[in-house]
Amino acid sequence: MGFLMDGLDAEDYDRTYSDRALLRRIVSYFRPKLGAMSLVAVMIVLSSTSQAAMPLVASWGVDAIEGGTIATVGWQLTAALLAAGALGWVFNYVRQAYSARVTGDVVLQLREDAFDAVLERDLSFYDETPSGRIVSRVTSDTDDFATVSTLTMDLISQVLMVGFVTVLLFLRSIQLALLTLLVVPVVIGLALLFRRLARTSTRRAQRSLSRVNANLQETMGGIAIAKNFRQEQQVYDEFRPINRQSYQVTLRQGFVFSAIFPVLFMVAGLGTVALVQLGGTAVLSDGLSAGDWYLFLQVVALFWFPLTSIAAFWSQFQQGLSASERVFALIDAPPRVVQTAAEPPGKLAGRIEFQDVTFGYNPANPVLQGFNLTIEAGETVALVGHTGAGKSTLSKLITRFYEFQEGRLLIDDRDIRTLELAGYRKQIGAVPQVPFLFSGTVADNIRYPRPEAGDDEVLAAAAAVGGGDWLDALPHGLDTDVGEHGRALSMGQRQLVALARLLIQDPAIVVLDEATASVDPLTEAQIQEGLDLVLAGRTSIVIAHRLSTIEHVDRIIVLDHGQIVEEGDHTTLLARGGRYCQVYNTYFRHQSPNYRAGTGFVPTTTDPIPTR
Ligand SMILES: Nc1ncnc2c1ncn2[C@@H]1O[C@H](COP(=O)(O)OP(=O)(O)OP(=O)(O)O)[C@@H](O)[C@H]1O
Repeated sequence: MGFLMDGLDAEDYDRTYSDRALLRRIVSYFRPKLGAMSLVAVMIVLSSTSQAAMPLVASWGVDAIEGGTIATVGWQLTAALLAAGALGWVFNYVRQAYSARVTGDVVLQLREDAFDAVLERDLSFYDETPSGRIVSRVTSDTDDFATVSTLTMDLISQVLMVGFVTVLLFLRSIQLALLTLLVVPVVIGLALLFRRLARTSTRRAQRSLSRVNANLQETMGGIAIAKNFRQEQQVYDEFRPINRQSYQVTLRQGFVFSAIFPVLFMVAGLGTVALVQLGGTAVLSDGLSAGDWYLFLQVVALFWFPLTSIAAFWSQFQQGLSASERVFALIDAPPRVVQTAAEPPGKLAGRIEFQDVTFGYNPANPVLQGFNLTIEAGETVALVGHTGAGKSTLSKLITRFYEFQEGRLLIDDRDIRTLELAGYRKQIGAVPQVPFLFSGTVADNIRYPRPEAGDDEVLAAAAAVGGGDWLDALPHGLDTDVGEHGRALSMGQRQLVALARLLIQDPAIVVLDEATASVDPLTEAQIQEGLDLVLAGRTSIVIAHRLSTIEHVDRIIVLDHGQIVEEGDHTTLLARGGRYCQVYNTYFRHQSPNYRAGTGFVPTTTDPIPTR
């Protein structure tokens, strides 16, 4: 059991809704469809009535045969049977068509809401939740919810059928009707028993499927790395137990579900035998007509079908309910980044001030503690430090992707928490190390932050970056298709596109994680030119990886374990021989054009390394 349930725990944001809250929420999705729902309800009543009428008409026929009047009423009864059948078909068709429309519309809305919620989530949400799991909530869980809707309509129709049939039976023979009803509590009891079992096994099956999705998603994302390191076997070995777990859990769910019908039919069969034996003998002695007897047999059969269906539906109903619970949990996941006000930011100058900021991805493990830093408007600052020092963390707080626990972060002397977030983020240009390009053309990607930008603006931005020569190397210039994630472009070209995109955005603050990938000298020069252009006149925070950048910025900030350990410009810091020199020796020295292997160490006061 241990292995079988590994990794099938709920997500952090999962929650359990009471049945009543869940139903109320579901009903709210159906409320706008009241018109179509009413039509469906009328059709359900009509089709159930026509279905229930068939055995009644047939029983009249049997009575007519017994009474010898069949020759005169036969054709009328045949016509009545035909009419009931035909009308039943029409009513049923209209009902199915409209309920398909209602269900489709509701799922459409639910999926849109779920997707909208996914877009709203903070970045921390994506760190904690594998994307495959999110995908399965938006796709298969909403589908399962659709089954609830279809089943509910069927369920109502079945319940009505049972109702009509019971009334008919009571009208013909109270004794028989009461006998038939005796088995109802048994069936309902069994259905309730299955209810709990089905809900648990279904929830597990859904979670195991989303684990498979998450694994697939991650594998596809890192397939190039896996192939590069020849790790296909390891990837397969990781996938296999997850897939097998899903198989086992789904199989178990199948066993639970497939046990329902046979057990119910067995109970129903035994019930019918008892009814025919007991009821039949008792009623015969009272002089029951052949028609009544026929109706009784028909009704017993009709009666069982809806009841067993209701019992079986119950478990599927639970499946849909737990799916809807998961979708609603995704929609309702509380935001971590909380704005206390939504003041329009206006045109930002770009002054940034961290005041005693404490932040940890996990609050128990702070990455920054009582952190202070002021960056003046228009200043270009380079953040350097060993890996894990906290450089990216600073940029994530400025972009307001994460919520800090203590202190204040001021933008133009205003608390970042009071700014209207969308308006604020529009003025922040963030460039990751590997720029992400969406499928489409180079022009589409440059235009991304401002879709209304005209072709001439896009061309001007592209031409301004690196003199625009890079466009000549693209097979169709700005109309070149970038491929999935920009794979059809070289790393350097992707960076140039990202810089042109920044020009179109025209942000007040630029947060740039410089690429570590080396590019050819020509592209390097084009990127440098582009950077000078893009950073000019804006507040810029560069997580620096290139010597040319740190040589030219206004101020270098050396971070270590979330603390500023040194700051100043390149020349002053080098002369000081402190922590910056260590970082310089490790990451930047060999980028110098005069570098020869083994040369260029800058001696530090703490750990002197002789220059050779
Ligand atoms: N999403 C995350 N969840 C949990 N911890 C994180 C997360 N991102 C970073 N950390 C941790 O926070 C610390 C600072 O990381 P950060 O990414 O800011 O370092 P960095 O200086 O940018 O490093 P690098 O140069 O390698 O990118 C590290 O200890 C890291 O493990």
